[in-house]
Amino acid sequence: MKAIHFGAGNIGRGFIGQVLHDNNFELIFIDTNNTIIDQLNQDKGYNIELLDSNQTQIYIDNVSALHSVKEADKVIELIDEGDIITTSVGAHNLVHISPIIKKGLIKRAGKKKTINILANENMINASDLLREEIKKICDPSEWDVIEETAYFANTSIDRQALSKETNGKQIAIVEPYYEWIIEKNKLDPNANYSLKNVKMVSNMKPYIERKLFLVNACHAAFAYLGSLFDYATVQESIKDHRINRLVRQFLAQNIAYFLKEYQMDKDELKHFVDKTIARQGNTALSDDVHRVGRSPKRKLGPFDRLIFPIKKLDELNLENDKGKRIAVAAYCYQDKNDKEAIEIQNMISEQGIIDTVKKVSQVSNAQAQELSEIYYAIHHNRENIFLEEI
Ligand SMILES: NC(=O)c1ccc[n+]([C@@H]2O[C@H](COP(=O)([O-])OP(=O)(O)OC[C@H]3O[C@@H](n4cnc5c(N)ncnc54)[C@H](O)[C@@H]3O)[C@@H](O)[C@H]2O)c1
Ligand SMILES: O=P(O)(O)OC[C@@H](O)[C@@H](O)[C@H](O)[C@H](O)CO
Repeated sequence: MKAIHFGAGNIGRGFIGQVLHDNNFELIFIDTNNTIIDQLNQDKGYNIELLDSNQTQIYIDNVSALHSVKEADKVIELIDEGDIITTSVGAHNLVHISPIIKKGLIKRAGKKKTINILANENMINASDLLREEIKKICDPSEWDVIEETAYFANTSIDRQALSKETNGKQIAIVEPYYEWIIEKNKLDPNANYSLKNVKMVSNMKPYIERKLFLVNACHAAFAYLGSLFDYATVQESIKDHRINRLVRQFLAQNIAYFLKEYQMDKDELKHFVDKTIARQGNTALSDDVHRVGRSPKRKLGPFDRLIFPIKKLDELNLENDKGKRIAVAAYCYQDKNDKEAIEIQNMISEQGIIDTVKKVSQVSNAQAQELSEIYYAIHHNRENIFLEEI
């Protein structure tokens, strides 16, 4: 069985590749990075190092790779023969891979061969987004044939995955913990395989929201507060007791959303948060604040990890002052190598903070006003972020 995976980056090799390999798939990575493509083709496999006490080494074999642009014809052929398509290219790149996936699906649709497509990106319903991007570029007859054969199931994916270079080779380094949750009722009922080491659920919403609004929100908070106080890594940021306390207060406020919306168990959620902070503080990891804080415009979007909880808690009349401080820390975030960070800083200088938050986060006038007051207080003196009241 062949798995076609778009994105041979950290999570693609460090997690999705491992699970598909353990489910007896041959792995073909599709990427645009020549270095990793050449490495995978040369070695026909790759190493994963687990961040456990033994630094366990895992070798993933039966691997090859193709370039999504230079070898487009081969990729289309492969989609025609493949058994599953998965992605981890970054949510903003789904639009770029949709034309080639469309061509491959049209080719195989003639044979009426069904296929599962799982987009694994940190956003709500990434597979639905990929489906929409493909639909947009199809004429109605093309879409009819794709719709008959392609099954787009949403997912939530959780494992801290980084990479390191050893002897000129990229090695995936990952924490032992992982969770891959898949929306089971959208999967192809006639698939000739079942996946082990994944969790199948009928209602994805609570799971992906818990991942984004607790795990990723926590991570983003440590990254943006860390950056505000000149720490280089998330692990250093977590050790600052004032930052740690503020992030815990922030997550305690976010927990209230899950209690109200899904009647989840409070103690289980508290335990989940403790476990998440312990995972993110794992000193075997050295996770750059600029990796975790990357693409702040995406992270400050209306449905993403920082703003969606603020909006929901406001709607429910629940406290969210800590979330607003974290969002403002994200608006203060600077990274000269990150296009989105530069764009946000330019917007703030040219249009002011109120118009910027309205455009980027699509918040109400009252919310924009509140965020701007916090922004000025923090801009005046970053220590103000820790005050009882701003
Ligand atoms: N790293 C993690 O800890 C982690 C955990 C859970 C989810 N995620 C999510 O997984 C996705 C990937 O994250 P990552 O950390 O692996 O990033 P990454 O940058 O390490 O990997 C992304 C890969 O996609 C490739 N790519 C980009 N555009 C492409 C295109 N048009 N065609 C083919 N390949 C393309 C890149 O070259 C790169 O190799 C993101 O959505 C991220 O939010 C990451
Ligand atoms: O990948 P992003 O940019 O959406 O978020 C950065 C990190 O929070 C993320 O990659 C985590 O490491 C991952 O989601 C852990 O499961």
